[in-house]
Amino acid sequence: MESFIRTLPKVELHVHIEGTLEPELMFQLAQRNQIALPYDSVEAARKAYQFTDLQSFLDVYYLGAQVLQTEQDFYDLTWAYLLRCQQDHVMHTEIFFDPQTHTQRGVAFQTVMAGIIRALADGEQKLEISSRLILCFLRHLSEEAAFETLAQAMSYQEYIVGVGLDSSEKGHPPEKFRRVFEQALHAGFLTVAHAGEEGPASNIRDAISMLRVSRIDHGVQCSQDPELVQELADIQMPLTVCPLSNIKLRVFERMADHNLVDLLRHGLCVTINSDDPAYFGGYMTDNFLAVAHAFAVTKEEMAAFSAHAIRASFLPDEEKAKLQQRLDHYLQVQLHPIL
Ligand SMILES: Nc1ncnc2[nH]cnc12
Ligand SMILES: [Zn+2]
Repeated sequence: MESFIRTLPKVELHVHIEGTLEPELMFQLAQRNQIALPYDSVEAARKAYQFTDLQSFLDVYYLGAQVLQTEQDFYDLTWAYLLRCQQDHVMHTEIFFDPQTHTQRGVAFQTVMAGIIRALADGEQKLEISSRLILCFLRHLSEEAAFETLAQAMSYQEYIVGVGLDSSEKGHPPEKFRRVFEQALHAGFLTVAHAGEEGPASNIRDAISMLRVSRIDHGVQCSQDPELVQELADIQMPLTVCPLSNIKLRVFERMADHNLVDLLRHGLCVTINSDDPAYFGGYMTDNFLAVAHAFAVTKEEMAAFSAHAIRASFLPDEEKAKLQQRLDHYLQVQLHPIL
């Protein structure tokens, strides 16, 4: 099973590019930009990555992002993540970025975009990894601030396929951003939202009805509401689940308690993702392996996570078909080898 998972073609739909900032790179950029870090070593930084809940992580995550200043910094960050994708046999990735984290510090929106876009273009050309970019509004900030960020994104619609909603879910329900999501949809952006990570199942319902999302990010609290679970299966609403994240942030105590395999077997369109791999101890393959180690899953079930992600991606149908062909070919060879 392990070697099957390592070379299984994958698609990532839930990763925050600022969450891929490994401590080694954080120290390099701190040096490059003359920024003081609250850690004296890479090991000390890693040791600090012990979290009790989402907020305790976010405090560390925003601190780390401060080293990101120049176009080259955003390029290096994104390129390093794409190399990890290559190692993990990720064929396609849809990446979140949090512009307000940077524009609040005086880094121009254009600087953030230029570095990320240049790296994604290199990823396409040199690594044959396709990608899409999703701008996230920080939900602990006002809807007014989100409107300002949306205005900045308007001239980048060629590069930004959708908008999302991340940061502290508690106290900042989907309702708070209903109007800015309405405007984003009207402008032609797709929408997604973190919902039901730490917040209640009602946040999932509201993200669907009020924000008209195409996917739910996390969504694991849907199990609080069996009717909702059935509805999510009926409408095949994709859930971009992040197993290692949910353990590190104590959403579930142990991987064996996680509900993603149950949800898969209940017919939901569940996918596996890394969220903030530099902070949660694992990229895509690590997340797949953690699930396979905790559950008696079949190879077909593990492959289903990839097939769901292809279907739920924001690629055009002909591109999805190509990725599905690569997955089918892999399964043909792995599951039905010609003796
Ligand atoms: N898992 C997560 N939930 C909410 N906001 C985030 N920002 C980065 N990772 C996040
Ligand atoms: Zn996330």
